[in-house]
Amino acid sequence: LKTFKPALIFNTRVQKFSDFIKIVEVGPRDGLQNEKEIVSTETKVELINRLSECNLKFIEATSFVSPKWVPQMKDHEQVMQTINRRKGTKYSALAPNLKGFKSALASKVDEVAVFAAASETFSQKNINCSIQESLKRFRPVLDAANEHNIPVRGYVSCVLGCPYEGKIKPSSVVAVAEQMVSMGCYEISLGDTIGVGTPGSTNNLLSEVLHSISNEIIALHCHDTYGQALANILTGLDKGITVFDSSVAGLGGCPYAKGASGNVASEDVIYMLNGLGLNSGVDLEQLCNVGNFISSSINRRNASKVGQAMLNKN
Ligand SMILES: CC(C)(COP(=O)([O-])OP(=O)([O-])OC[C@H]1O[C@@H](n2cnc3c(N)ncnc32)[C@H](O)[C@@H]1OP(=O)([O-])[O-])[C@@H](O)C(=O)NCCC(=O)NCCSC(=O)C[C@@](C)(O)CC(=O)[O-]
Repeated sequence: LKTFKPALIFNTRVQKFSDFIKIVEVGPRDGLQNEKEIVSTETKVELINRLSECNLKFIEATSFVSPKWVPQMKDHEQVMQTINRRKGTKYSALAPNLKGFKSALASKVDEVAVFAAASETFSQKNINCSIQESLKRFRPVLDAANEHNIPVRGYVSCVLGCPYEGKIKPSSVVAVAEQMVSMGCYEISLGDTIGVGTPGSTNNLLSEVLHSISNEIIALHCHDTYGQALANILTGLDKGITVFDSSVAGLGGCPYAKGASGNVASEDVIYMLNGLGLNSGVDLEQLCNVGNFISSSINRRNASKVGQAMLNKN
């Protein structure tokens, strides 16, 4: 913690990154995958289309996982085939194995993401194999993606805590992240799956990760279970991280991480970035309308503070 100086955030070191801030909107995938009631394909498509209109450049639209494991995502093909693709926006999807990659490719995804964990137990619960087995399974996905010029993102889950194992050592995160980089993942998203991280633990983790991996290819994927997500993102910015995952209206949760709340709300992240003078190019007012649309469509409380404030104001 000796090197952690939050005041740094306001200096020019961060300001110069302003042109490179990348928001990965994960609402349609991470946000909806845990909903008990099946959300109609029509609603999912409308959500993605409306998010595109907010000028979000990266939207994780669905996941090509087993419908036996995550029934909510079983309409992945229809979703990808029905959305309006906005020029300049990339539409990605999770693909845990070659079968998923082939379907994703046939559905014309722009990018795929493979997902490993820093916790053995979570890996078993989430994808039914060990961490090393999962990395072995991703290799043919990366080879096939490379052949088709499809960029592959890599997630590492449970980087700040596991619902089954508790605390996770930063060295376990580094070991998995390094292997994913060497396999060819162009970006590594560090997932605080259960939202237990604080600026202190995020800072410690990033200090270790950034020893061997450049901050240019690290993303933060924060859930907001303990209300620390924005502070953790600010910590990431301070370390030169410029890629953040978020979910409109704070939708979300992982089916294999009981009790974890949604992702940090996209509206809240954009509001904070705007306040720091870091322009992501996203239309905040329109995004708040999308948050209200999806919250009322699936009968869920809008978990974005900014979304609620804008609604009350208007
Ligand atoms: C990985 C598997 C498939 C292994 O599951 P398995 O049961 O070990 O695999 P399998 O190969 O034995 O296949 C079982 C059945 O699924 C089918 N299958 C197999 N693969 C696919 C596929 N791609 N698409 C469609 N179907 C598939 C396969 O054909 C077979 O069907 P059957 O012969 O029984 O009729 C399974 O465990 C799975 O799908 N898990 C996904 C779990 C998931 O999506 N979790 C949530 C996402 S991760 C997350 O949220 C964290 C993250 C990324 O957001 C970051 C963070 O917050 O930390």
